[in-house]
Amino acid sequence: MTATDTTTGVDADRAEAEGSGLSPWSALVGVPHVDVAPHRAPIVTDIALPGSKSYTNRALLCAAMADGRSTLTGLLRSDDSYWCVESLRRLGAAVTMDGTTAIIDGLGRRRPHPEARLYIGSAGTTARFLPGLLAAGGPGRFTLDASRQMRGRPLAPLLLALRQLGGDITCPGTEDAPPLEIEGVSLLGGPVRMSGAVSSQFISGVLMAGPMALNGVHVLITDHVVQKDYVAMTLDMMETFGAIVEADDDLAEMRVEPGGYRPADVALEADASTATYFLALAAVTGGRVTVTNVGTATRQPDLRFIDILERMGCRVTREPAAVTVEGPPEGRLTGGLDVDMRPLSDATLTLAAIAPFADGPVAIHNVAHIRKHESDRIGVMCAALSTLGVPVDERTDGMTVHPARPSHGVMETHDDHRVAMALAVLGVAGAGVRLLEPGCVSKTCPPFFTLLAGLGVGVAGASGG
Ligand SMILES: O=C(O)C1=C[C@@H](OP(=O)(O)O)[C@@H](O)[C@H](O)C1
Ligand SMILES: C=C(OP(=O)(O)O)C(=O)O
Repeated sequence: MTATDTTTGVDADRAEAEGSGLSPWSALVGVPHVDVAPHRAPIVTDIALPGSKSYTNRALLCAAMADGRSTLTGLLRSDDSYWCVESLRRLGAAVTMDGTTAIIDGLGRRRPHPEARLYIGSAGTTARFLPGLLAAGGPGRFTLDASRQMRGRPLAPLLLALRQLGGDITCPGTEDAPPLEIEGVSLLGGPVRMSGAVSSQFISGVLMAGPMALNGVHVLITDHVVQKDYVAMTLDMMETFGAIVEADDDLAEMRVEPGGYRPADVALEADASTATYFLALAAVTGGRVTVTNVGTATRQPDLRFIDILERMGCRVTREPAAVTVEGPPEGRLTGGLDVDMRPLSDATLTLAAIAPFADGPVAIHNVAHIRKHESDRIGVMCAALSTLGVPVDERTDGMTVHPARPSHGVMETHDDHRVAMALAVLGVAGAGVRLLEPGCVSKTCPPFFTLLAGLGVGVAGASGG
């Protein structure tokens, strides 16, 4: 099975006017709810999943900043990548899409539309990566706006760092929030000290600006970086596009030389965070799921969710470009686990969703920062579990989920794709679930419910314009 659904999406102008993250690449537009039925039979499948959001947006941005033509294959077609492509087009880059292949004629330092007004929807990646590139790259005065949700997410540490490097970035509305006004060629670069405690994306955003900055950048981390692997992914992608980078082993100090980006042809792997939902389905149904287009060769931290599934009694087969999880008979998972989810925080909700089906408590630690993701993910998931009759202890930095048989529930999704996808998994293993406003899955996986139905799971109400 492949995952290249055609979707009808929403009108881009309307989405922007409404401050929505949805896009012409959204699925389930106007669909008020979907019903996911419980599924007792083992789910057994080989599945190829949509491309990585993180690699897609990094590659699109680097390609647009390169002087020349790049070809990206295996691109993710989702809301986050739509708005990234659209922003680059408004800037003047030619992006030709054919399915999941993009041909990009990069701009280098040229800015054919020096007063471009850009809209990046709800994408944390583009919100944190594009400002530095605009400030360091070619001449112009650009406006960058975002969805209502993204306007409320943290940006201040990034803006502080970019301003320290010379960036002329102002916020005509709310302080340190989009819309941003960015003066091109203001960011000269040099040394900067940064905290990584709230988001790794701030570090990635400064690093990506480095090759465009006159002096490059020299980043010194003052504390720790949440989800450090994403910084390594940034450096990797930058190198793929010809940047010269240097980093110590623990990514506490990093240097990027000036010199711009070169075009590249890149094959993108599947999204490991999306894979967690499908691997979790194997775990809770006592089935077997092979994800055929991402494996242990990846740098995406969420692939390590398989290590947790293994601790919970699953059998895992690891290959460089594929991974297989076999659940224990009848999905009887082993509990009594303490898990530090900081390095792979996007998989937190997947773990919370399968935790009730374990034979002992599952304690999740060190993810306070996910309260500032698309929703307050700790608060929202704890409330959802309680509504479904699952005992849960909420802490500032995580939660402990206790064994239970969840009831059926009608659940809000809070405009958070991971809340929707995780609760769908819980519904399959439990008593089913009605998910309100399910179109939010389009942020990273528009065909999610089609894929679920393709596995034999009962999904009703998912057809819609
Ligand atoms: O750089 C990236 O591609 C990402 C970094 C992480 O964000 P934070 O470091 O803000 O937690 C992760 O949660 C997000 O989904 C993708
Ligand atoms: C935190 C996430 O997204 P973003 O890239 O918007 O930060 C996510 O996908 O879980």
